[in-house]
Amino acid sequence: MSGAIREFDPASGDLAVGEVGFLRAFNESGLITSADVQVARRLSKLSDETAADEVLLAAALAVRAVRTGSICVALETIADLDPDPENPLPWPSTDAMVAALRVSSLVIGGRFGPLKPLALVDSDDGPLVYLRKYFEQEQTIRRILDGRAASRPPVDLARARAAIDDVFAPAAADDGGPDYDRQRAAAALAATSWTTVLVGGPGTGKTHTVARILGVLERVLGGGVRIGLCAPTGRAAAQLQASINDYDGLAAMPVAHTVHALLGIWRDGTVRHGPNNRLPYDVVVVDETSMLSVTAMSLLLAAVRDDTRLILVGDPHQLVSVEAGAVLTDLTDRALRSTATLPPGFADLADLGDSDFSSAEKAQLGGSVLTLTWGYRFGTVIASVAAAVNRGDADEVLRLIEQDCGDRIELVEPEALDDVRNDTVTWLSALRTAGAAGDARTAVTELGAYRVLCAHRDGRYGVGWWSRTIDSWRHAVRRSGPWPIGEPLLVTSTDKRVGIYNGDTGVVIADGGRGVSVAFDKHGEIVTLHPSQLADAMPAAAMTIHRSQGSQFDVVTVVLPPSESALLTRELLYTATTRARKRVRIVGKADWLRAAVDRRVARASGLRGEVTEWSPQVD
Ligand SMILES: Nc1ncnc2c1ncn2[C@@H]1O[C@H](COP(=O)(O)OP(=O)(O)OP(=O)(O)O)[C@@H](O)[C@H]1O
Repeated sequence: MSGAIREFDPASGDLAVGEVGFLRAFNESGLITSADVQVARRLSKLSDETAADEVLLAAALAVRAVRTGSICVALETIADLDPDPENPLPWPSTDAMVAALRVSSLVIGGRFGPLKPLALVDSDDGPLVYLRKYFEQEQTIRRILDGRAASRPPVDLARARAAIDDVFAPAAADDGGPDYDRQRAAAALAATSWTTVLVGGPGTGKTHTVARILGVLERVLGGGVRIGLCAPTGRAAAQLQASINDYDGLAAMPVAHTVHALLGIWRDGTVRHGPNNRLPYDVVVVDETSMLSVTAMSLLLAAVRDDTRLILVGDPHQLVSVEAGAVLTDLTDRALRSTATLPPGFADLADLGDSDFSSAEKAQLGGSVLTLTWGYRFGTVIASVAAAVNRGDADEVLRLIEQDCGDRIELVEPEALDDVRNDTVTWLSALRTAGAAGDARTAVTELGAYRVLCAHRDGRYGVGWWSRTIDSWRHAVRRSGPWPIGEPLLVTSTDKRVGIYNGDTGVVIADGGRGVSVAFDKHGEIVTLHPSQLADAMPAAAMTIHRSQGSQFDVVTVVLPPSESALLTRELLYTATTRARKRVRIVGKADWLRAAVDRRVARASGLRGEVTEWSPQVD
């Protein structure tokens, strides 16, 4: 099976010892691992039940679900998981699984009391099975957001209008901006709602808008407003902080933290802020919400006071959390079904006309979700391709690429690497020249000029292969010593003492007569450190698409893996393409591109619709 990339290799010996029955076939196929099987058996033992095969399979699949990023298993579509549909596994029917689960002590509790590690739930997508912990987290999110949506904050509308007019100057007739100002509408929504979900692609002005929303809320809520800013990673928090610092319309400058730091989550898992010790803020902003797991989101919501304005910001089309859940995507999908009316006063404050939002967007607005659509940063062809990727329109993606003739975007065969080589070597030469001259400013500017992005870490289409290939290309650029001058570096662990975060990139430069240092651009300020001050760093000429989230480069080479790769998804292609400010080259075949556009990250969850937990009849 050349070139095929599997999630699990059945030949790897990862088979549960002594498993002879029904689960063995699923384990052998690679769909579930021995660990999944063992957790299922353990749950069965703890529940004092010799569980039916259907129950064990459901439990193992629920464990697998969380391991692969889902919150639950949708029983009606489990056969879609079959790694080899030509030779299908012995799947039990949905009815048989539901019937077995309904009488299982894993679902309804046994004689040892209330331990019920699985939840069986009815939903619009049919029956779902959860590990109970994740069902409870999902229910926490649902309950709190529904509770917050059930009322609207009292607002002095005259004061809110004055604040919005003050912060959002009316657009000049010829400023080249959008016809209708959605950023202003976002401020109107935040002024009139307890929760605002502000979404949009890269460069649509999400953080620019958040700073101004805070300016409006300061004016509406009066002096001494306490603002909590947070993001899932230290690097994203630092970027949020820098954007807020750029805005001079705030009376007090709030400090951005990681979500973990804001909540006071300790290494041992204890959490300082929760339902019994809420966060002390009047406004809480969460940036890069797409990276938040269901666990982190439930902890955060439980810690936010009911009378706190909550603003969730992010891009729901980007790659999702590495842990379980795709909460932001679920919330934006869920809002599409909203029948709630718009907050009183919103239409007036937002100067809303009939055609400013589509009917789907109006439903989302009722559900407190507003999408920014005007791109302030990059070329229209890249934005159009990204939009077609999101719509799942592969024909249009290929048509746009062909029409553009390589001006802004092109697709090149995996073997046709001459141009990639030229671009990469030219970029590394420029880095080396700036680095050798000790010119930190030019070197860090060059760092943002180009990048090779891969889906995989390993294998022919991964960062490892590409890093080695790039090394072989640049003998002309002369690479020497452990810290070659001009080497772009990716930091892989955070060190707050020196202000460097996991995911930051720097470049090695000559440091007078003293050897070398690594230069970083910290929001316009140059910071240089000796390489020994970096706990962990790796070459960054090629990096994973996951790692590139939150960064943009002028020119990007995106290396697609073949269609068989489980990582090849619409979200991956969207995230990679939108890293480019000016030009993007996709290395791969048209079929691979189509496969990416056609495949969405499949993360089962019940959050998109309504759910009811199945409860046993009491006679
Ligand atoms: N209304 C506006 N008028 C002028 N410039 C704007 C406006 N909105 C955003 N910008 C500019 O556009 C650029 C992108 O904005 P911003 O960083 O807020 O976007 P974003 O959606 O947060 O992007 P990303 O998701 O990539 O962080 C910034 O330079 C910002 O100053």
